Amino acid sequence: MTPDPQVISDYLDRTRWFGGKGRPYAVTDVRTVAQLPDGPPLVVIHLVEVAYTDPEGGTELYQVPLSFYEHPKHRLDHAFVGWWEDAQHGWVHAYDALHDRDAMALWQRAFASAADGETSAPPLVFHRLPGHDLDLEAHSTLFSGEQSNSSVAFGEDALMKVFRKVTPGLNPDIEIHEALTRSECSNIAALYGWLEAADDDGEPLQLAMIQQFLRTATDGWDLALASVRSLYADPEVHAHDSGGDFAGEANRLGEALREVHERLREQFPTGSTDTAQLAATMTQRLESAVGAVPELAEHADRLRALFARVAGLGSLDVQRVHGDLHLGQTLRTSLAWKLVDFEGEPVKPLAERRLPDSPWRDVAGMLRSFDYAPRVVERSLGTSDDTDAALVATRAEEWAERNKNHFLTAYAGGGLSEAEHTLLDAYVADKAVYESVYETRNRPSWVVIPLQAVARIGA
Ligand SMILES: Nc1ncnc2c1ncn2[C@@H]1O[C@H](COP(=O)(O)OP(=O)(O)O)[C@@H](O)[C@H]1O
Ligand SMILES: O=P(O)(O)O[C@H]1O[C@H](CO)[C@@H](O[C@H]2O[C@H](CO)[C@@H](O)[C@H](O)[C@H]2O)[C@H](O)[C@H]1O
Repeated sequence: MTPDPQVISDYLDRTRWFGGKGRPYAVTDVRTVAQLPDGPPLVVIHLVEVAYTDPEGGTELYQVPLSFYEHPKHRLDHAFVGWWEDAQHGWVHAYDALHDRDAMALWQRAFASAADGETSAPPLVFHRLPGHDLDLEAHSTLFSGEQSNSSVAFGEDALMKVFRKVTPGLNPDIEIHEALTRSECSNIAALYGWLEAADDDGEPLQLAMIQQFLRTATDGWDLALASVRSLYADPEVHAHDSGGDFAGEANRLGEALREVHERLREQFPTGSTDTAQLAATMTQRLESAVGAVPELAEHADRLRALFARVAGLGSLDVQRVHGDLHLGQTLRTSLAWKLVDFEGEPVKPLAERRLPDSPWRDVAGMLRSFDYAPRVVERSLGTSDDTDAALVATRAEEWAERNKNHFLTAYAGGGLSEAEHTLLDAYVADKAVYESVYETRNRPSWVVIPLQAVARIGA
Protein backbone atom coordinates (compact mmCIF):
# COMPACT_ATOMS: atom_id res chain seq x y z
CA MET A 1 0.00 0.00 0.00
CA THR A 2 3.05 2.27 0.01
CA PRO A 3 2.33 5.39 -2.01
CA ASP A 4 4.65 6.76 -4.63
CA PRO A 5 6.85 9.61 -3.22
CA GLN A 6 5.64 11.97 -5.97
CA VAL A 7 1.99 11.38 -5.01
CA ILE A 8 2.84 12.27 -1.42
CA SER A 9 4.90 15.29 -2.42
CA ASP A 10 1.97 16.65 -4.48
CA TYR A 11 -0.27 16.07 -1.48
CA LEU A 12 2.06 17.80 1.01
CA ASP A 13 2.05 20.90 -1.18
CA ARG A 14 -1.76 21.06 -0.90
CA THR A 15 -1.94 20.77 2.90
CA ARG A 16 -2.03 23.58 5.47
CA TRP A 17 0.25 21.83 7.92
CA PHE A 18 3.32 21.02 5.83
CA GLY A 19 6.08 23.19 7.30
CA GLY A 20 8.37 23.06 4.24
CA LYS A 21 6.18 25.08 1.88
CA GLY A 22 8.21 27.54 -0.14
CA ARG A 23 11.44 25.56 0.31
CA PRO A 24 12.83 23.16 -2.34
CA TYR A 25 12.61 19.57 -1.12
CA ALA A 26 12.31 15.95 -2.16
CA VAL A 27 10.39 13.13 -0.52
CA THR A 28 13.20 10.67 0.13
CA ASP A 29 11.31 7.91 1.95
CA VAL A 30 7.73 6.82 2.61
CA ARG A 31 7.55 4.12 5.26
CA THR A 32 4.67 2.28 6.81
CA VAL A 33 4.48 2.60 10.60
CA ALA A 34 1.38 0.49 11.20
CA GLN A 35 -2.13 -0.38 10.20
CA LEU A 36 -4.84 0.76 12.65
CA PRO A 37 -6.61 -2.16 14.35
CA ASP A 38 -10.20 -3.22 13.64
CA GLY A 39 -10.77 -1.85 10.12
CA PRO A 40 -12.42 -1.59 7.66
CA PRO A 41 -11.63 0.87 6.42
CA LEU A 42 -8.01 -0.04 5.93
CA VAL A 43 -6.06 2.80 7.60
CA VAL A 44 -2.30 2.91 7.37
CA ILE A 45 -0.06 5.40 9.19
CA HIS A 46 2.91 6.45 7.03
CA LEU A 47 6.00 8.43 7.94
CA VAL A 48 7.26 10.57 5.11
CA GLU A 49 10.87 11.75 5.07
CA VAL A 50 11.42 15.13 3.46
CA ALA A 51 14.95 16.30 2.57
CA TYR A 52 15.49 20.00 1.86
CA THR A 53 17.70 20.84 -1.07
CA ASP A 54 18.38 24.51 -0.19
CA PRO A 55 21.65 25.56 1.57
CA GLU A 56 19.93 25.24 4.99
CA GLY A 57 19.31 21.56 4.15
CA GLY A 58 18.13 19.06 6.77
CA THR A 59 15.42 16.40 6.87
CA GLU A 60 12.02 16.19 8.56
CA LEU A 61 9.51 13.41 9.19
CA TYR A 62 5.80 13.95 8.59
CA GLN A 63 2.98 11.69 9.67
CA VAL A 64 0.47 10.89 6.90
CA PRO A 65 -2.34 8.48 7.86
CA LEU A 66 -4.24 7.30 4.78
CA SER A 67 -7.52 5.39 4.40
CA PHE A 68 -7.78 3.06 1.44
CA TYR A 69 -10.85 2.09 -0.56
CA GLU A 70 -11.27 -0.18 -3.54
CA HIS A 71 -13.68 2.25 -5.23
CA PRO A 72 -13.67 6.06 -5.17
CA LYS A 73 -15.40 7.58 -2.10
CA HIS A 74 -16.97 10.75 -3.38
CA ARG A 75 -17.77 12.02 0.12
CA LEU A 76 -13.97 12.24 0.56
CA ASP A 77 -13.13 13.91 -2.77
CA HIS A 78 -11.70 16.93 -0.92
CA ALA A 79 -9.24 14.64 0.91
CA PHE A 80 -8.14 12.60 -2.15
CA VAL A 81 -4.43 11.79 -2.14
CA GLY A 82 -4.06 9.45 -5.13
CA TRP A 83 -4.82 6.07 -6.65
CA TRP A 84 -2.51 3.31 -7.78
CA GLU A 85 -2.26 -0.45 -8.31
CA ASP A 86 -1.14 -2.47 -5.31
CA ALA A 87 0.20 -6.03 -5.67
CA GLN A 88 -1.98 -7.35 -2.83
CA HIS A 89 -5.12 -5.20 -3.06
CA GLY A 90 -5.39 -4.31 -6.75
CA TRP A 91 -6.44 -0.71 -7.48
CA VAL A 92 -6.66 1.40 -4.34
CA HIS A 93 -7.97 4.92 -3.74
CA ALA A 94 -6.15 6.74 -0.94
CA TYR A 95 -7.59 9.59 1.20
CA ASP A 96 -6.26 11.64 4.10
CA ALA A 97 -7.70 9.61 6.97
CA LEU A 98 -8.20 12.65 9.22
CA HIS A 99 -11.15 13.71 7.00
CA ASP A 100 -12.72 10.24 7.11
CA ARG A 101 -15.20 9.63 9.96
CA ASP A 102 -15.06 5.87 9.50
CA ALA A 103 -11.27 5.98 9.80
CA MET A 104 -11.35 8.29 12.84
CA ALA A 105 -13.67 5.86 14.60
CA LEU A 106 -10.81 3.32 14.57
CA TRP A 107 -8.55 5.65 16.63
CA GLN A 108 -11.46 6.39 18.95
CA ARG A 109 -12.25 2.68 19.49
CA ALA A 110 -8.60 1.81 20.09
CA PHE A 111 -8.29 4.60 22.69
CA ALA A 112 -11.54 3.46 24.32
CA SER A 113 -10.33 -0.13 24.54
CA ALA A 114 -7.21 1.05 26.38
CA ALA A 115 -9.58 2.02 29.26
CA ASP A 116 -7.31 3.46 31.95
CA GLY A 117 -4.10 1.70 31.00
CA GLU A 118 -2.85 0.82 27.56
CA THR A 119 -3.73 -1.34 24.61
CA SER A 120 -1.21 -2.62 22.15
CA ALA A 121 -1.64 -3.18 18.41
CA PRO A 122 2.05 -3.66 17.61
CA PRO A 123 3.90 -1.49 16.95
CA LEU A 124 1.21 0.94 18.13
CA VAL A 125 0.51 1.44 21.83
CA PHE A 126 -2.58 3.42 22.86
CA HIS A 127 -2.13 4.91 26.36
CA ARG A 128 -4.96 6.17 28.56
CA LEU A 129 -5.19 8.16 31.79
CA PRO A 130 -7.93 7.39 34.31
CA GLY A 131 -10.98 9.57 34.85
CA HIS A 132 -12.88 9.79 31.56
CA ASP A 133 -14.91 7.31 29.49
CA LEU A 134 -14.77 8.09 25.78
CA ASP A 135 -18.11 8.45 24.01
CA LEU A 136 -18.05 6.02 21.08
CA GLU A 137 -21.24 7.48 19.63
CA ALA A 138 -19.53 10.86 19.03
CA HIS A 139 -18.73 11.65 15.37
CA SER A 140 -15.45 13.21 14.28
CA THR A 141 -15.02 16.71 12.80
CA LEU A 142 -11.66 17.95 11.55
CA PHE A 143 -10.73 21.49 12.68
CA SER A 144 -10.31 23.81 9.73
CA GLY A 145 -8.03 26.54 11.17
CA GLU A 146 -4.41 27.36 10.34
CA GLN A 147 -2.55 24.70 12.30
CA SER A 148 0.82 23.02 12.27
CA ASN A 149 -0.86 19.75 13.35
CA SER A 150 -4.34 18.31 12.67
CA SER A 151 -7.04 18.36 15.37
CA VAL A 152 -10.23 16.32 15.25
CA ALA A 153 -13.15 16.78 17.65
CA PHE A 154 -15.26 13.77 18.62
CA GLY A 155 -18.68 15.35 19.15
CA GLU A 156 -18.49 17.39 22.34
CA ASP A 157 -16.52 14.69 24.08
CA ALA A 158 -12.85 14.76 23.11
CA LEU A 159 -10.26 16.38 20.86
CA MET A 160 -7.54 14.35 19.17
CA LYS A 161 -4.42 16.08 17.89
CA VAL A 162 -2.45 14.15 15.28
CA PHE A 163 1.12 15.44 15.22
CA ARG A 164 2.18 16.06 11.65
CA LYS A 165 5.89 16.80 12.10
CA VAL A 166 7.21 13.93 14.17
CA THR A 167 10.58 13.78 15.93
CA PRO A 168 11.75 10.66 17.76
CA GLY A 169 11.69 11.29 21.52
CA LEU A 170 9.12 12.60 24.00
CA ASN A 171 6.72 15.20 22.68
CA PRO A 172 6.51 18.12 25.18
CA ASP A 173 2.80 18.66 24.46
CA ILE A 174 2.02 15.12 25.70
CA GLU A 175 4.65 15.13 28.43
CA ILE A 176 3.44 18.39 30.01
CA HIS A 177 -0.27 17.66 29.57
CA GLU A 178 0.22 14.29 31.24
CA ALA A 179 2.04 15.75 34.26
CA LEU A 180 -0.43 18.63 34.68
CA THR A 181 -3.44 16.34 34.26
CA ARG A 182 -2.15 13.93 36.89
CA SER A 183 -1.62 16.90 39.23
CA GLU A 184 -5.23 18.04 38.55
CA CYS A 185 -4.21 21.45 37.25
CA SER A 186 -7.38 23.36 36.33
CA ASN A 187 -5.69 25.64 33.77
CA ILE A 188 -5.26 23.06 30.99
CA ALA A 189 -7.52 20.72 29.03
CA ALA A 190 -7.15 17.31 30.69
CA LEU A 191 -5.21 14.69 28.76
CA TYR A 192 -7.17 11.46 28.11
CA GLY A 193 -4.47 9.52 26.30
CA TRP A 194 -1.81 9.34 23.62
CA LEU A 195 -0.60 7.08 20.81
CA GLU A 196 2.98 5.93 20.54
CA ALA A 197 5.15 3.67 18.36
CA ALA A 198 8.93 3.31 18.31
CA ASP A 199 11.55 3.93 15.66
CA ASP A 200 14.25 1.43 14.62
CA ASP A 201 16.49 2.57 17.51
CA GLY A 202 13.73 2.08 20.09
CA GLU A 203 13.14 5.83 20.49
CA PRO A 204 9.45 6.70 21.06
CA LEU A 205 7.51 8.11 18.13
CA GLN A 206 4.61 9.97 19.72
CA LEU A 207 1.95 10.24 17.06
CA ALA A 208 -1.22 11.68 18.61
CA MET A 209 -2.90 12.78 21.82
CA ILE A 210 -6.55 12.86 22.88
CA GLN A 211 -7.81 15.32 25.46
CA GLN A 212 -10.79 17.14 26.93
CA PHE A 213 -12.61 19.16 24.25
CA LEU A 214 -13.27 22.67 25.57
CA ARG A 215 -16.21 23.05 23.23
CA THR A 216 -17.61 26.29 24.66
CA ALA A 217 -14.26 27.99 25.17
CA THR A 218 -13.32 31.21 23.35
CA ASP A 219 -9.86 31.91 22.03
CA GLY A 220 -8.01 34.56 24.10
CA TRP A 221 -6.80 36.28 20.94
CA ASP A 222 -10.37 36.66 19.62
CA LEU A 223 -11.53 38.02 22.99
CA ALA A 224 -8.69 40.54 23.05
CA LEU A 225 -9.48 41.72 19.51
CA ALA A 226 -13.16 42.15 20.46
CA SER A 227 -12.11 44.27 23.45
CA VAL A 228 -9.88 46.46 21.26
CA ARG A 229 -12.60 46.89 18.63
CA SER A 230 -15.03 48.06 21.29
CA LEU A 231 -12.44 50.59 22.49
CA TYR A 232 -11.82 51.94 18.98
CA ALA A 233 -15.56 52.20 18.30
CA ASP A 234 -15.52 55.25 20.59
CA PRO A 235 -11.88 56.38 20.87
CA GLU A 236 -12.86 59.42 22.98
CA VAL A 237 -13.31 56.99 25.88
CA HIS A 238 -10.22 55.83 27.79
CA ALA A 239 -9.35 52.10 27.90
CA HIS A 240 -10.20 51.89 31.62
CA ASP A 241 -13.71 53.31 30.98
CA SER A 242 -14.42 51.21 27.89
CA GLY A 243 -17.31 48.71 28.12
CA GLY A 244 -15.09 46.00 26.65
CA ASP A 245 -12.22 46.53 29.11
CA PHE A 246 -9.94 43.46 29.16
CA ALA A 247 -8.02 44.22 32.37
CA GLY A 248 -9.97 41.72 34.51
CA GLU A 249 -9.17 38.98 31.99
CA ALA A 250 -5.51 40.07 31.80
CA ASN A 251 -5.45 39.71 35.58
CA ARG A 252 -6.92 36.23 35.49
CA LEU A 253 -4.49 35.24 32.72
CA GLY A 254 -1.60 36.33 34.95
CA GLU A 255 -2.96 34.21 37.80
CA ALA A 256 -3.47 31.22 35.48
CA LEU A 257 0.11 31.40 34.21
CA ARG A 258 1.48 31.69 37.76
CA GLU A 259 -0.50 28.58 38.73
CA VAL A 260 0.73 26.60 35.70
CA HIS A 261 4.35 27.61 36.38
CA GLU A 262 4.02 26.54 40.02
CA ARG A 263 2.67 23.13 38.94
CA LEU A 264 5.46 22.72 36.39
CA ARG A 265 8.02 23.44 39.11
CA GLU A 266 6.48 20.71 41.25
CA GLN A 267 6.26 18.15 38.44
CA PHE A 268 9.60 18.54 36.61
CA PRO A 269 13.21 19.06 37.65
CA THR A 270 14.30 22.66 38.15
CA GLY A 271 17.80 24.13 38.07
CA SER A 272 19.81 27.21 37.32
CA THR A 273 21.69 28.42 34.31
CA ASP A 274 24.42 30.91 33.58
CA THR A 275 23.01 34.17 32.20
CA ALA A 276 26.14 34.61 30.06
CA GLN A 277 25.02 31.56 28.09
CA LEU A 278 21.48 32.92 27.78
CA ALA A 279 22.79 36.29 26.59
CA ALA A 280 25.01 34.58 24.01
CA THR A 281 22.02 32.62 22.65
CA MET A 282 19.89 35.78 22.42
CA THR A 283 22.70 37.68 20.73
CA GLN A 284 23.27 34.89 18.26
CA ARG A 285 19.56 34.79 17.41
CA LEU A 286 19.68 38.54 16.86
CA GLU A 287 22.70 38.30 14.53
CA SER A 288 21.07 35.68 12.34
CA ALA A 289 17.74 37.60 12.39
CA VAL A 290 19.52 40.73 11.09
CA GLY A 291 20.47 38.66 8.02
CA ALA A 292 16.81 37.79 7.37
CA VAL A 293 15.31 41.18 8.39
CA PRO A 294 17.75 44.00 7.50
CA GLU A 295 15.48 46.61 9.23
CA LEU A 296 16.65 45.15 12.55
CA ALA A 297 20.20 46.37 11.95
CA GLU A 298 19.60 49.97 13.10
CA HIS A 299 18.37 48.70 16.50
CA ALA A 300 20.91 45.92 16.93
CA ASP A 301 23.39 47.87 19.10
CA ARG A 302 20.74 48.71 21.71
CA LEU A 303 19.65 45.06 21.83
CA ARG A 304 23.25 43.84 22.11
CA ALA A 305 23.75 46.23 25.05
CA LEU A 306 20.62 44.86 26.75
CA PHE A 307 21.78 41.26 26.26
CA ALA A 308 25.21 42.21 27.63
CA ARG A 309 23.51 43.43 30.83
CA VAL A 310 21.78 40.04 31.08
CA ALA A 311 25.20 38.34 30.80
CA GLY A 312 26.27 40.20 33.93
CA LEU A 313 23.37 38.99 36.09
CA GLY A 314 25.04 35.73 37.12
CA SER A 315 22.68 32.80 37.42
CA LEU A 316 19.04 32.32 36.58
CA ASP A 317 16.40 29.85 37.87
CA VAL A 318 15.01 27.57 35.17
CA GLN A 319 12.14 25.09 34.94
CA ARG A 320 9.82 23.60 32.30
CA VAL A 321 7.74 26.32 30.65
CA HIS A 322 5.19 26.66 27.85
CA GLY A 323 7.82 28.05 25.49
CA ASP A 324 5.62 29.77 22.87
CA LEU A 325 2.91 31.47 24.87
CA HIS A 326 0.67 34.08 23.28
CA LEU A 327 -3.03 34.97 23.45
CA GLY A 328 -3.78 32.46 20.67
CA GLN A 329 -2.61 29.68 23.01
CA THR A 330 -5.16 30.57 25.68
CA LEU A 331 -8.81 29.56 25.88
CA ARG A 332 -11.43 31.13 28.16
CA THR A 333 -14.09 28.77 29.50
CA SER A 334 -16.87 29.94 31.80
CA LEU A 335 -14.75 28.75 34.72
CA ALA A 336 -11.11 29.46 33.93
CA TRP A 337 -8.38 30.35 31.49
CA LYS A 338 -6.75 27.27 29.93
CA LEU A 339 -3.35 27.17 28.26
CA VAL A 340 -2.99 24.92 25.21
CA ASP A 341 -0.25 23.66 22.89
CA PHE A 342 2.82 23.00 25.03
CA GLU A 343 4.96 22.02 22.01
CA GLY A 344 7.20 25.10 22.34
CA GLU A 345 8.54 27.28 19.53
CA PRO A 346 8.03 25.36 16.28
CA VAL A 347 11.44 26.38 14.85
CA LYS A 348 13.45 24.87 17.74
CA PRO A 349 14.66 21.25 17.72
CA LEU A 350 12.63 18.96 20.00
CA ALA A 351 15.47 18.32 22.46
CA GLU A 352 15.88 22.08 22.98
CA ARG A 353 12.15 22.59 23.52
CA ARG A 354 12.21 20.11 26.42
CA LEU A 355 15.01 21.90 28.27
CA PRO A 356 14.22 23.91 31.41
CA ASP A 357 13.96 27.61 30.62
CA SER A 358 13.11 30.81 32.46
CA PRO A 359 9.39 31.43 33.23
CA TRP A 360 10.03 35.01 32.08
CA ARG A 361 10.02 33.65 28.51
CA ASP A 362 6.30 32.87 28.83
CA VAL A 363 5.58 36.17 30.56
CA ALA A 364 7.35 38.02 27.74
CA GLY A 365 5.35 36.05 25.14
CA MET A 366 2.11 37.30 26.70
CA LEU A 367 3.38 40.89 26.95
CA ARG A 368 4.21 40.80 23.25
CA SER A 369 0.70 39.52 22.53
CA PHE A 370 -0.86 42.40 24.49
CA ASP A 371 1.16 44.66 22.22
CA TYR A 372 0.05 42.87 19.03
CA ALA A 373 -3.72 42.93 19.59
CA PRO A 374 -4.30 46.73 19.49
CA ARG A 375 -1.83 47.18 16.61
CA VAL A 376 -3.48 44.48 14.49
CA VAL A 377 -6.92 46.10 14.85
CA GLU A 378 -5.42 49.57 14.31
CA ARG A 379 -3.96 48.42 10.98
CA SER A 380 -7.35 47.12 9.84
CA LEU A 381 -9.15 50.44 10.38
CA GLY A 382 -8.16 52.15 7.13
CA THR A 383 -7.99 55.90 6.75
CA SER A 384 -11.58 57.10 6.57
CA ASP A 385 -12.24 60.73 7.58
CA ASP A 386 -14.14 59.74 10.68
CA THR A 387 -11.16 57.80 12.09
CA ASP A 388 -8.90 59.96 14.22
CA ALA A 389 -5.67 58.00 13.64
CA ALA A 390 -3.69 59.82 16.34
CA LEU A 391 -6.37 59.21 18.96
CA VAL A 392 -6.64 55.54 18.01
CA ALA A 393 -2.84 55.23 18.31
CA THR A 394 -3.06 56.70 21.82
CA ARG A 395 -5.79 54.22 22.76
CA ALA A 396 -3.74 51.37 21.27
CA GLU A 397 -0.84 52.26 23.54
CA GLU A 398 -3.19 52.65 26.49
CA TRP A 399 -4.84 49.23 25.92
CA ALA A 400 -1.47 47.51 25.59
CA GLU A 401 0.04 49.14 28.69
CA ARG A 402 -3.05 48.63 30.84
CA ASN A 403 -3.32 44.91 30.06
CA LYS A 404 0.42 44.29 30.34
CA ASN A 405 0.42 45.92 33.78
CA HIS A 406 -2.58 43.97 35.03
CA PHE A 407 -1.19 40.70 33.70
CA LEU A 408 2.27 41.30 35.16
CA THR A 409 1.01 42.42 38.57
CA ALA A 410 -1.24 39.35 38.83
CA TYR A 411 1.61 37.07 37.73
CA ALA A 412 4.42 38.50 39.82
CA GLY A 413 2.31 39.71 42.74
CA GLY A 414 4.18 43.00 43.19
CA GLY A 415 7.18 45.00 42.00
CA LEU A 416 10.00 43.39 40.02
CA SER A 417 13.63 43.70 41.08
CA GLU A 418 16.04 45.51 38.75
CA ALA A 419 17.52 42.17 37.63
CA GLU A 420 14.04 40.81 36.89
CA HIS A 421 13.23 43.91 34.83
CA THR A 422 16.40 43.46 32.81
CA LEU A 423 15.65 39.78 32.18
CA LEU A 424 12.06 40.44 31.20
CA ASP A 425 13.10 43.25 28.83
CA ALA A 426 15.61 40.88 27.24
CA TYR A 427 13.03 38.12 26.77
CA VAL A 428 10.60 40.65 25.25
CA ALA A 429 13.35 41.83 22.88
CA ASP A 430 14.27 38.24 21.98
CA LYS A 431 10.63 37.44 21.23
CA ALA A 432 10.19 40.57 19.10
CA VAL A 433 13.33 39.62 17.13
CA TYR A 434 11.89 36.11 16.60
CA GLU A 435 8.56 37.65 15.51
CA SER A 436 10.31 39.94 13.00
CA VAL A 437 11.64 36.85 11.26
CA TYR A 438 8.33 34.96 11.67
CA GLU A 439 6.30 37.82 10.15
CA THR A 440 8.78 38.40 7.31
CA ARG A 441 8.35 34.75 6.34
CA ASN A 442 4.62 34.34 6.99
CA ARG A 443 2.80 37.72 7.07
CA PRO A 444 5.19 40.35 5.65
CA SER A 445 2.67 43.19 6.01
CA TRP A 446 2.67 42.64 9.80
CA VAL A 447 6.45 42.81 10.30
CA VAL A 448 6.09 46.46 11.24
CA ILE A 449 4.40 45.38 14.51
CA PRO A 450 7.44 43.63 16.06
CA LEU A 451 9.82 46.12 14.40
CA GLN A 452 8.08 49.02 16.14
CA ALA A 453 8.40 47.14 19.43
CA VAL A 454 12.11 46.59 18.82
CA ALA A 455 12.49 50.30 18.10
CA ARG A 456 10.99 51.16 21.51
CA ILE A 457 13.30 48.86 23.50
CA GLY A 458 15.98 50.82 25.32
CA ALA A 459 15.30 53.92 23.18
N1 LIG B 1 -8.76 21.15 24.32
C1 LIG B 1 -9.19 22.01 23.41
N2 LIG B 1 -10.51 22.25 23.24
C2 LIG B 1 -10.95 23.12 22.29
N3 LIG B 1 -10.15 23.75 21.42
C3 LIG B 1 -8.82 23.54 21.54
C4 LIG B 1 -8.27 22.66 22.54
N4 LIG B 1 -6.91 22.64 22.41
C5 LIG B 1 -6.63 23.47 21.38
N5 LIG B 1 -7.76 24.01 20.87
C6 LIG B 1 -7.85 24.93 19.72
O1 LIG B 1 -7.44 24.19 18.58
C7 LIG B 1 -6.62 24.98 17.73
C8 LIG B 1 -5.29 24.27 17.49
O2 LIG B 1 -4.68 23.95 18.72
P1 LIG B 1 -3.11 23.89 18.92
O3 LIG B 1 -2.86 23.01 20.09
O4 LIG B 1 -2.56 25.29 19.01
O5 LIG B 1 -2.66 23.18 17.57
P2 LIG B 1 -1.29 23.22 16.74
O6 LIG B 1 -0.29 22.43 17.53
O7 LIG B 1 -1.64 22.57 15.45
O8 LIG B 1 -0.90 24.69 16.57
C9 LIG B 1 -6.46 26.33 18.43
O9 LIG B 1 -7.41 27.21 17.84
C10 LIG B 1 -6.84 26.06 19.86
O10 LIG B 1 -7.42 27.20 20.46
O1 LIG C 1 0.69 29.36 17.28
P1 LIG C 1 2.08 28.91 16.92
O2 LIG C 1 2.68 28.02 17.95
O3 LIG C 1 2.19 28.32 15.55
O4 LIG C 1 2.96 30.26 16.97
C1 LIG C 1 3.47 30.95 15.84
O5 LIG C 1 2.43 31.68 15.20
C2 LIG C 1 1.86 32.78 15.97
C3 LIG C 1 0.82 33.47 15.10
O6 LIG C 1 -0.27 32.65 14.94
C4 LIG C 1 2.95 33.77 16.37
O7 LIG C 1 2.37 34.75 17.23
C5 LIG C 1 2.52 36.11 16.88
O8 LIG C 1 1.28 36.60 16.35
C6 LIG C 1 0.19 36.57 17.30
C7 LIG C 1 -1.02 37.17 16.61
O9 LIG C 1 -1.39 36.38 15.50
C8 LIG C 1 0.53 37.37 18.56
O10 LIG C 1 -0.53 37.25 19.51
C9 LIG C 1 1.82 36.84 19.18
O11 LIG C 1 2.17 37.64 20.29
C10 LIG C 1 2.92 36.89 18.13
O12 LIG C 1 4.12 36.31 18.66
C11 LIG C 1 4.03 33.03 17.15
O13 LIG C 1 5.08 33.95 17.46
C12 LIG C 1 4.59 31.88 16.28
O14 LIG C 1 5.54 31.12 17.02
